[in-house]
Order: sequence, then C-alpha cells, then structure tokens
Amino acid sequence: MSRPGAIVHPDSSLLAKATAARIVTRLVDAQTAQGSASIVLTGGGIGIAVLTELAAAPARDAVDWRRLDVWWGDERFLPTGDPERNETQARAALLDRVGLDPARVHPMPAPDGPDGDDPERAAERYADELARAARPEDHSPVPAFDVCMLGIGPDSHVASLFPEQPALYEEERPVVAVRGAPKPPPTRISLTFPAIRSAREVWVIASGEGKADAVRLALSGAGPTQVPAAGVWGRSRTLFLLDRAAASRLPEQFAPHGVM
Ligand SMILES: O=C1O[C@H](COP(=O)(O)O)[C@@H](O)[C@H](O)[C@H]1O
Repeated sequence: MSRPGAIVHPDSSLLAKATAARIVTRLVDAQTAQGSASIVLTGGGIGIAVLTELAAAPARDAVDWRRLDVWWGDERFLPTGDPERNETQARAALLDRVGLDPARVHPMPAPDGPDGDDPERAAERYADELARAARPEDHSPVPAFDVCMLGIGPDSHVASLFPEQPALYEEERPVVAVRGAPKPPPTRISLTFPAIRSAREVWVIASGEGKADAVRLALSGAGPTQVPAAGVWGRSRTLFLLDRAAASRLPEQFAPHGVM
C-alpha cells in the first residue's frame, strides 16, 4: 500500500497532456526494466482525453507498442463497437493509431461475445485471462500492472465500483459483474479493489469542479464503501492527477505548492 499524493495542473487540457507524457515515461521505464509493460485503461471524459493526447504526443513512439499489454479497469456491458463502450472509445482515441500487438490488447467481453448476455460469465472469463497473464512473482491472480488509470465520478466511483454496491465487498474475485449501476448503462464489468491494488502504480485522474468533493473525500480518509475512490492504491505509488478545478477542495495536507 502506498499513501496517495496529489499533483495539480492548471486546466484539463494540460492535465491530459501531462498525464500522456507521464504514461510515456512510465511505460518506457517499465519496458527498460522488464522487457515489456502493462497498462489498465479507464473510460470517461478525461480518461479518453489522455489517450487522445498520447496519440498526438511527439514522444509517443518512445514506447515500444508491441511490447505493451492493454487491459481495462471497467467496461460498459454493451455490444462490440457500441460507441459507449470504453473499448470503442479507447480504440478510436489511441489504440487504432499505434502499432500494438492485437494479442496483447485485452478488452472486457461484450454481450455478443462467447458468453452471450451473461455478465457474470463474462467477468469470470476476464478473470481467467488475467490469471493466465499473471506471473509467480506478481503474487496475485492478476498481473502487477505497471500503471492502472482510473477516472472518478462525482459520486466518487472508480472503475465501475459505485458507492454502497456489493462489488465493493469483493475480496477474492478480481473481476465482477455489476448490475443496477446508478450511471448508465446499468450492467457493467469491473475490476475489484484487490485487482486494482495489484498495480504497481494507481493514478486517479480528475478534471472539473464537479469532481472536487469526490476528490476531497477520497483524500480525507473516508470509508471505501461510501467513497470507493478512497479504497484504491498502488503497491508502490498512488497519485491523484488533477486539474485546478478538481483540486479546489483538497484537504490541507495535500494543498499543492506553486500551481494554485
Ligand atoms: O462510466 C464511467 O465513468 C467513469 C468516470 O467518467 P467521467 O466521464 O465522469 O470522467 C469512468 O472512470 C469509468 O471508466 C466509466 O466506465
């Protein structure tokens, strides 16, 4: 477990650009040290904006894209190609523009996949895929992701872990089906807290004043059942990457120097 830190950028555009640059550095470092790297993507407005900036970044090809595994933190359980799927948006923003190995891109299953309209079976299938990629040294049924990116909702949800929902109590399974999500669509698939905490680095990315209360609560020692974003951390590093508006109600101990 690592204690969270907060980094504040002047606006959402610079937050997206700076996070894209941070991804390049993180993945290059991991590939240099280990030979390959892994990343968990998030959906949502700022999550996709980061991928768009990464696609446009002059340094993007410092990453060896063929030696990268791409996973998702959550997915809206909608048919393949649906514009609301996090996968569809990530492919359009970045994945279709770089030279990834298709075998190393791991979208969460869709209802037109092998398990049909059964999100519980789809979640099990994704857990199996993660287990096959985990190595003994990961000490976990999922890989020790080099970076896990997470958006955060105004209600403080991360991935598709919403306040007061059963998925928050999951201690064994790395992936669960979520039914009755308060944000559409109601049926989703999500990594659980244990899977997210297997990541070496967890980055919670937030833009806009509408996220300021959720960010404040997440960094104030709130309980993860009420404030899911308070329950995520990385093995070596936990970062809240914020724009000034999302950081406008930070607890005092996180008040940044210089940027505000
Ligand atoms: O539905 C989702 O929402 C969250 C946050 O999205 P945002 O647009 O409010 O930033 C996202 O993190 C999650 O991946 C996605 O499925």
